[in-house]
Amino acid sequence: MDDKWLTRVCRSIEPLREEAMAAARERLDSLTKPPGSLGALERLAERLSGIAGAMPPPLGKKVVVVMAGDHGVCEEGVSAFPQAVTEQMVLNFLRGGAAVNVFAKHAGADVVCVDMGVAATIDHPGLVASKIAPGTANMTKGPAMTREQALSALSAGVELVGRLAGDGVRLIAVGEMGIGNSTAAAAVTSALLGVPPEASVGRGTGVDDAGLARKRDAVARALAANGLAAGAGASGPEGALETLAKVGGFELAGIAGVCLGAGVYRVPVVVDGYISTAAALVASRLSPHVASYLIASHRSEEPGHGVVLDALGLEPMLELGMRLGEGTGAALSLRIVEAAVDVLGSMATFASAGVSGKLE
Ligand SMILES: O=C(O)c1ccc[n+]([C@@H]2O[C@H](COP(=O)([O-])O)[C@@H](O)[C@H]2O)c1
Ligand SMILES: Cc1cc2nc[nH]c2cc1C
Repeated sequence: MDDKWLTRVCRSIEPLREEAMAAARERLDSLTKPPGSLGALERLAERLSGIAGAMPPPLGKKVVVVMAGDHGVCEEGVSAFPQAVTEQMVLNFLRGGAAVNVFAKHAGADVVCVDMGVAATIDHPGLVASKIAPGTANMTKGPAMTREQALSALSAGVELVGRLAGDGVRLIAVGEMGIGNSTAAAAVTSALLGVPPEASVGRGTGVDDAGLARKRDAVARALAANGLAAGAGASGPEGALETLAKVGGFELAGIAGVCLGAGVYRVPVVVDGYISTAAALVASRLSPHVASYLIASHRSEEPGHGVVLDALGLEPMLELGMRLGEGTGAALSLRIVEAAVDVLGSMATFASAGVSGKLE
């Protein structure tokens, strides 16, 4: 994997198809409802048509992709839980016992769990093995990963979407698991958006006030150690790749790859909470049209999530006070996305139902 591969992938991502979006707009205005009365669902139906280049867009198989990885920055005491929980939760996903399994089942979606860099050897036939390395290095002391590792992880994400699309998957929810990764997400957010750690760092799994102070300090030190001082606002595709490698994580890079894959294979990707959305921000900096292929599921309790959603121009559908990750918010949103598509295909028009249109 090299930079040329990434440039080629990023350049291949086209804008949404205008013609299908115009057809969706026309259709939405002909349906038996006051124009615009389905709010965000109408904007979503329009965008989904533009992504697929078809009106109505096809409904098909859906999956929840959960990318897992470990973080060297855990040495700095930044999480309320031990690193071993990453591996333990991966096993829980594979056995079907986690919240994401419950929500995916409600949505009629399969869970695809990917080992992007868990610091343990997990031998399980249901696990997608894409381990780049057993955990990142401690970003407060230097780069979390090499540029080559970041490129390999991005490539694994793009390729996964290609395989899923080839299997008939038409809608992907993406989430993550990785103790310590809310610190990585905060560092990525601060580096790319130029916001101070006070705005990007939250309590993650639930650290106390002392833990919160350690996290802020770890993010400040990671940015300094990697020449990414908050406020510098690392810019452009090169800045995004550098930021991902220096202060990101293997599962964040895999998710950024899934977001690029959304654009390459024209499959909508529903992003989950703070960590997934920070990864989506990296992807959108790598390739300018990526954000239009992404759907924001919910607004997490992590304060930095809103900052990143705003930067991406994405409007979350749910606000449930959740801060679990795993893809739980994204899984819960899949039925809403399908309902938005179904409006285009299944609602009666004013003409077909004999309902009077608006008074002029
Ligand atoms: O999705 C979110 O917004 C979110 C917010 C806080 C925590 N998490 C989850 O908790 C883990 C990261 O928290 P931490 O405290 O270990 O950095 C990771 O496994 C995430 O899935 C997820
Ligand atoms: C138990 C547990 C489950 C999780 N799922 C996502 N992040 C998590 C963190 C913990 C600690």
